[in-house]
Amino acid sequence: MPSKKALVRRPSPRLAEGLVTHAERQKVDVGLATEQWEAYVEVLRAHGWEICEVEGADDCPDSVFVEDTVVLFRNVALITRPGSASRRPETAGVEEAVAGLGCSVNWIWDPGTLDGGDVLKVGDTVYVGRSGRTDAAGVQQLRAAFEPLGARVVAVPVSKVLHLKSAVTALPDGTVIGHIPKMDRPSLFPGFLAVPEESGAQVLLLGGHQLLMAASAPKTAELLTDLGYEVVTVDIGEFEKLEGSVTCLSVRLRELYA
Ligand SMILES: NC(=O)NCCC[C@H](N)C(=O)O
Repeated sequence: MPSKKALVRRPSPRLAEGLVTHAERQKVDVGLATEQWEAYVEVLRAHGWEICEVEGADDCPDSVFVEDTVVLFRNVALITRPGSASRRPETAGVEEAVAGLGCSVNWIWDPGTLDGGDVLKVGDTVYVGRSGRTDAAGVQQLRAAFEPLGARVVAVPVSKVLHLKSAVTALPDGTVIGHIPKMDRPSLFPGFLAVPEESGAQVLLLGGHQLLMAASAPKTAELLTDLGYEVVTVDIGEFEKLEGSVTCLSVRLRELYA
């Protein structure tokens, strides 16, 4: 049986000090953020995901954005080397967690950098953003890790947002969705659908035709509902202030055979 596990990591008490790159810094309420995170985790659990909580990293303000620390392809967990040095201490706990779940572990090495938020899988195609956080060596190392496993790796320039998945994700049928004003090259994606809101570009696949989206993108939720999807929304406003989204708060492990 394929797995349905989701890695998450509780917000650090220092969350409000998290990095902000493309947005104006706003005050973050850590108590409210923790409530929003708990509600997010509850949605995953309610949709059949077994929650695997990585031990908290209280000294790392951005550690809740667990997606950036590891990329899964089949049963291989590629531990990243985040582009921001302040986030590198986050990976040790994640490595321990995925090894404990039975993943084969591989690593992005110095001098390469790669953030998991730059990696979008659509079937066996792996799009990787060449962004402010992921460099050319990181892209090369990702290719070397996943192409032998059958991945087709496509590099995508990203200059207007933090990560590739800040502007582009994919629906269950493989249609890539994105917010064009935030994309460098929409033409790189076949079967592309434009969405009207920036945070509408981020959908997390809950399974079947169910999608998790941020409450901040009601027009896109309406568009996707009209296409026959069941959309569940969560308020993740405190994380959005730090350029986070629904995708970056978890890592789903779907190809572990226990
Ligand atoms: N994958 C993601 O979208 N990660 C969001 C990371 C936000 C965090 N404040 C950062 O700048 O690294």
